[in-house]
Amino acid sequence: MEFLSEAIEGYSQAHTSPESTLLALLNRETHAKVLQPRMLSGHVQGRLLALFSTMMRPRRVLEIGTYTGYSALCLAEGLTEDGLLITIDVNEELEDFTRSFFDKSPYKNKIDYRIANAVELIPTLPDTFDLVFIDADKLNYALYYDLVIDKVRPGGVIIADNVLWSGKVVQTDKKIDKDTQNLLDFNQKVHNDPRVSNLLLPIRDGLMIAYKN
Ligand SMILES: C[S@@+](CC[C@H](N)C(=O)[O-])C[C@H]1O[C@@H](n2cnc3c(N)ncnc32)[C@H](O)[C@@H]1O
Repeated sequence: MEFLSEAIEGYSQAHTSPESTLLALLNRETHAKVLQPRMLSGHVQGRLLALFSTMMRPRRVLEIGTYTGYSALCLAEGLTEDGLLITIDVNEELEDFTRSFFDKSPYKNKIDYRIANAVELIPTLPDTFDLVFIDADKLNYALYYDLVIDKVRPGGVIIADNVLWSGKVVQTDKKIDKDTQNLLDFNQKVHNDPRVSNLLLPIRDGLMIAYKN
């Protein structure tokens, strides 16, 4: 389900700061060469992630689900001089493609790209994070939230992608599949959590934004 008309999407894109040359190339190459290009955050959502990062000036960012690196490059834009973004993906087949874009970017030395299962890696990370982006398998969204919440500083932000799941979270006429149920549970869990103030932003496929009180 598309939430906005093509015309509104186009107008919104046309009145949003353009992608950098590198991000536009990554967007094109992902669509041309990689399976499931819809997974990439894209222009408008990418600018929102970059805006969060620029406003927050984070020292530590964690991304769960790198894919081809589009959102990582956006989230890296506001990092402090000594800042670092750790991004994790379990899919080693995309490593060369993705790393080549990180290497071409101004954030080459600020991105720590790990090929690993995030469920296993996150508990081993000693850092405290200012900003976390959850964008991997929907099965583990609630677990990722539990694994990161104590690692996020007060005033830090957790953003989770795809929380409207193409509108399936409000479908009442069909059997609820597993991923949809996981996202329903995740959204309720964040909404009920007194440790955070949250906003479900209906941009693209839905972003859950949780500010740690
Ligand atoms: C939606 S894509 C990420 C898109 C990317 N954040 C962007 O906006 O361009 C989801 C990614 O999560 C990865 N993934 C799935 N399960 C994972 C896990 N257990 N640990 C780490 N990465 C995982 C997949 O390999 C896939 O590349």
